[in-house]
Amino acid sequence: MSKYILSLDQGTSSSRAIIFNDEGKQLAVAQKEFTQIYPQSGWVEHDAMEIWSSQIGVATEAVIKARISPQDVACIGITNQRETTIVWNKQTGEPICNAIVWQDRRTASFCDELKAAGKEPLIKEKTGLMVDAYFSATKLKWILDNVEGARAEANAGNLLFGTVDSWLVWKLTAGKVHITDVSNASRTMLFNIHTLSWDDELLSIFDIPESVLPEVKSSSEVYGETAGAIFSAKIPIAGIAGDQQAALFGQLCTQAGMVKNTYGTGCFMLMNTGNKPVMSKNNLVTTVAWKINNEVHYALEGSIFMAGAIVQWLRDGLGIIKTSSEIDDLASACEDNGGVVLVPAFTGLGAPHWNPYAKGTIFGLSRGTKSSHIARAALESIAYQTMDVLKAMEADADFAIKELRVDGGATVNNLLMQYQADVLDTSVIRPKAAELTAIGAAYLAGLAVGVWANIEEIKKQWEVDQVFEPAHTTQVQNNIIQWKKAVQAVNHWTTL
Ligand SMILES: Nc1ncnc2c1ncn2[C@@H]1O[C@H](COP(=O)(O)OP(=O)(O)O)[C@@H](O)[C@H]1O
Ligand SMILES: O=P(O)(O)OC[C@H](O)CO
Repeated sequence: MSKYILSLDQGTSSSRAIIFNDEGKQLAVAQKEFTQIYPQSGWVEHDAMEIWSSQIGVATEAVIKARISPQDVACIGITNQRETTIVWNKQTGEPICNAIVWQDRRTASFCDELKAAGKEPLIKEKTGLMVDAYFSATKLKWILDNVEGARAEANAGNLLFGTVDSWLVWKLTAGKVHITDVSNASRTMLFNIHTLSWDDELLSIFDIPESVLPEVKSSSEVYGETAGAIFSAKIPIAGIAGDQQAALFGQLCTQAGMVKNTYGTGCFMLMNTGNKPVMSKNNLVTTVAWKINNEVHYALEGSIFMAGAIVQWLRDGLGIIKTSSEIDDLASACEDNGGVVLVPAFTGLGAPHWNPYAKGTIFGLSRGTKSSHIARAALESIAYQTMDVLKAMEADADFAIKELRVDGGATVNNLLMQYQADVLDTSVIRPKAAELTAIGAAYLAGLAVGVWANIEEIKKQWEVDQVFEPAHTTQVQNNIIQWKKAVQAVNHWTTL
């Protein structure tokens, strides 16, 4: 049995491929950014062919960089930007239009109509999702209604729909296999997370013909093998999960109550809730985490729009730092925030506040305020937003967490990680492995083909980089009170 796994991590801004060995060690990585297309305000598209060409390009490069041959690769795992919607012609394999990306808001008004028509409770009950343009269903409907001839072609059975995982599998197998996994299906808003199947009533609400839909599979099984022309070997494609669910698995949050937070541009926090979906009363999303060997795990998810992006704003907008890493020194130059509180609602507030009209605001400025106080307040705001989502999760799950596992670009910041622990009054654990999303997909694939016998075997590979123990001081408690007041004020401002 070969011991190398090729993980394809197809993200929003770049395609990456990573080779792991059976010890979970990264041997080679290749990455390529691709074009972001903004045809109109609020619209975001990708060229599905460029997604494919960049992904297959980096896959080949990673194999070469690792100094192995395709014959040495035991399996492929796929993880991907979720919800992004692709429709292609079954015969030609050509996408009929650009992919509509998860960030695209063109269907927001249709979502408002659905809500006004009272459809949200039913949709939420079945899918675990709030009605929002974020998810695939309204994007797919938009394509069928707006691309010339699309609906007729779909009704004639000539079109296929897929999220990015489906598209990659279809291309890798040269059009033989049209599938998705449960975690990606659960982000479409067409999938019933209780019955784990496409839902007729939802298909009817969104006017989607069943013939376009991929078959829904588990997250860890052999779906097919790469077609002869792709690599010089037929490699089994054996694991799929949406990127945030893959990171949850990569963090080995495999038991109910375990939580990970990924600190990238924004933050995505997921709590494993075990074999039953927990329906949120606090504006979180309920999603399928994965299905392995007929066992399904669900998760609660909360997303924060501005996390590392605040650091980018300090760099590119305010110009008070030249590189992201300079924030460490600037924020450490003062002892505390000097009374400054920053609410980073630059694009509204995400979970659990969901206020699309909120605006970014800085409170507590005085003649003594320095750029270091602003930098510190910016970092602290990431920690408070995470706290708000986590408290909502704990309330929904009726459970207090013991530790938070963290990953993503902003976790290099020790000041932020320590403050996160202080604010949560919980240990924050940063693992050694950096690529948790890619490794999650590699684990799912490797489990299916026997690289690892079971999850227990994988757990032995878990290595901690640093644990940040909490110091929940009176100062921190006062800061939290100030933050809550600031969020209230921001929400109030939007009503004035
Ligand atoms: N030292 C740092 N402190 C805080 N944030 C940082 C630091 N270095 C990088 N970042 C932030 O991390 C983010 C990039 O993380 P990454 O996981 O690559 O994000 P994404 O996957 O969303 O592109 C950027 O928003 C950047 O500002
Ligand atoms: O590609 P990322 O890392 O920005 O993740 C995107 C998410 O999957 C969207 O739901």
